[in-house]
Amino acid sequence: MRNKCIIVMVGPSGSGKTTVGDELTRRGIPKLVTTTTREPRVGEHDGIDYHFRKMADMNPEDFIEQTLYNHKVYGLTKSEVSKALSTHDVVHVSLDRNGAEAMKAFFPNETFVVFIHISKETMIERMRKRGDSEEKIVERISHSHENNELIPPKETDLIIENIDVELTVQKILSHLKLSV
Ligand SMILES: Nc1nc2c(ncn2[C@@H]2O[C@H](COP(=O)(O)OP(=O)(O)O)[C@@H](O)[C@H]2O)c(=O)[nH]1
Ligand SMILES: Nc1ncnc2c1ncn2[C@@H]1O[C@H](COP(=O)(O)OP(=O)(O)O)[C@@H](O)[C@H]1O
Repeated sequence: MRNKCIIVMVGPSGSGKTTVGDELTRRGIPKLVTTTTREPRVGEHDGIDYHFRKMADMNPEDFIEQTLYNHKVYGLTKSEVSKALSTHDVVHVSLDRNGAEAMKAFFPNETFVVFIHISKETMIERMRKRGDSEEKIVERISHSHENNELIPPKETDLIIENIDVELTVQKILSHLKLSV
């Protein structure tokens, strides 16, 4: 086991990153809350799901990395990481592949990248289940093709097909030799 570990989950929209992350949080592994200029979805709350901010409030100096995803800015602040790692040895966060690359560069010893694999059919099915509009689904599918989201980034440490959430969580924890 490493001293400190940042579990970075990467995968296309609807693959289950949020669901798996919520389960890790339930077991005491806190989530790094990232910041975005996108609008909250129904049921999402500021400070819990994301820090929802206006573009003018995104100061690049505050961030470890920023990415543009579907015309919206997303980023992880330095303070979010230092705050969480000062009280916990293991934390998790969901990022796109640019984020995984940035985290491996910034925290090479701490970052553990998990690629959540999913078929296009399952992806569509799960986004429908989540309540995404057909328009948003089409937009996200084409985005995932254009951005190679269905292929693991080169920084990947572990690939998991998220068929069962509990099994996915178990695989991550056992790989890191964690029992929580
Ligand atoms: N690089 C980076 N990616 C992020 C950040 N926050 C969220 N993401 C990723 O941005 C993408 C879009 O997130 P979201 O709008 O919540 O849609 P989702 O893919 O359906 O969960 C997902 O791949 C997230 O993991 C961040 O701070 N940095
Ligand atoms: N293993 C699974 N089996 C069935 N449904 C799942 C599974 N994992 C996630 N889901 C469902 O799929 C939808 C998309 O999952 P979500 O965690 O929001 O994905 P992401 O954060 O990767 O976009 C949600 O409705 C969620 O409840």
